[in-house]
Amino acid sequence: MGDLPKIVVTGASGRMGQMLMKTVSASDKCTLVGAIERSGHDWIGRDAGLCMGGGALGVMVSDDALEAFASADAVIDFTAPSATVEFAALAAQARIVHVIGTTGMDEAELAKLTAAGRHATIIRAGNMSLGVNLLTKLTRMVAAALDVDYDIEIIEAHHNRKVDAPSGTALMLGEAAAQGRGVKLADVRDSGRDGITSARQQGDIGFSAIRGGDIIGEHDVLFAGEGERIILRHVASDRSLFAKGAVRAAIWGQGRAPGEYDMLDVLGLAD
Ligand SMILES: NC(=O)C1=CN([C@@H]2O[C@H](COP(=O)(O)OP(=O)(O)OC[C@H]3O[C@@H](n4cnc5c(N)ncnc54)[C@H](O)[C@@H]3O)[C@@H](O)[C@H]2O)C=CC1
Ligand SMILES: O=C(O)C1=N[C@H](C(=O)O)C[C@H](O)C1
Repeated sequence: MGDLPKIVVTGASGRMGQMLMKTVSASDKCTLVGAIERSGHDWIGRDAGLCMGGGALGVMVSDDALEAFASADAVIDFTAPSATVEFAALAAQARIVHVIGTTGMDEAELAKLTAAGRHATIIRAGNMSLGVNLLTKLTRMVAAALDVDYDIEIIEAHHNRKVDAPSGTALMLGEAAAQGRGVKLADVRDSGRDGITSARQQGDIGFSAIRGGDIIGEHDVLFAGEGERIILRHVASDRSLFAKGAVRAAIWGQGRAPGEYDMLDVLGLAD
């Protein structure tokens, strides 16, 4: 027990935070040592397991991230962009592995993560599942094989509480398609069509977002040509697959040199 990687989960009361705490507690390869929520949250000072409606875990929810990180080996962080940037600086200070699932970060926030990655081992992915990471490889392959007569559209669907669009996964798939085509996504990205948009530009990669009910996460990459359509699809039916990927990443990161990594590195699928 003593040598197992010690893990802190941030955003403890969130949909992913709870799933992560359950996954870490159930694992025999790591141990839960901290649970962080934002100041003022009514879980602060209470046992994380009891807060989730289960048995006591012996881990009190706290708002003191630095103190929790100081005695941990990794933090798993699925919160919000501004919180993740703060946690990155603290994880770098504590020299621990920072696994980031948070999506919706802008360029300035990503630059701060890169700065933190000079001192911390950061593993970040918009989707921690094996299936989606495999799908990025397939997307790049199909995009490379087809010419621009095939229009690429990425369609994603999520629950009605999701705050960012396109999803982190959709952007990963878009990046993969752009790489396959040998272009920069920023140059061909077309999201949020509404009104008189003019006809589709050949070579664009389009994004559409559906929000409703309790959809966990569904992604289609559509290659629409004349007379045929190819659709690559991933459907998540259980959030535990993201949590299992994140825990695997936290363990994989132990002893790695500081820097920025992704799930392709963790899964051994990087080029
Ligand atoms: N990469 C992946 O595989 C996945 C990524 N996500 C991403 O994870 C993030 C969280 O998703 P959900 O759990 O559904 O959201 P949620 O809204 O249920 O949970 C977020 C939690 O973070 C907490 N939080 C916010 N600011 C904080 C701070 N400064 N300190 C401590 N806690 C703070 C909130 O109080 C909340 O409990 C989103 O960006 C989502 O897109 C979600 C699922 C999979
Ligand atoms: O917010 C979510 O729920 C999810 N977010 C990630 C994303 O933005 O792609 C991953 C997953 O689809 C669920």
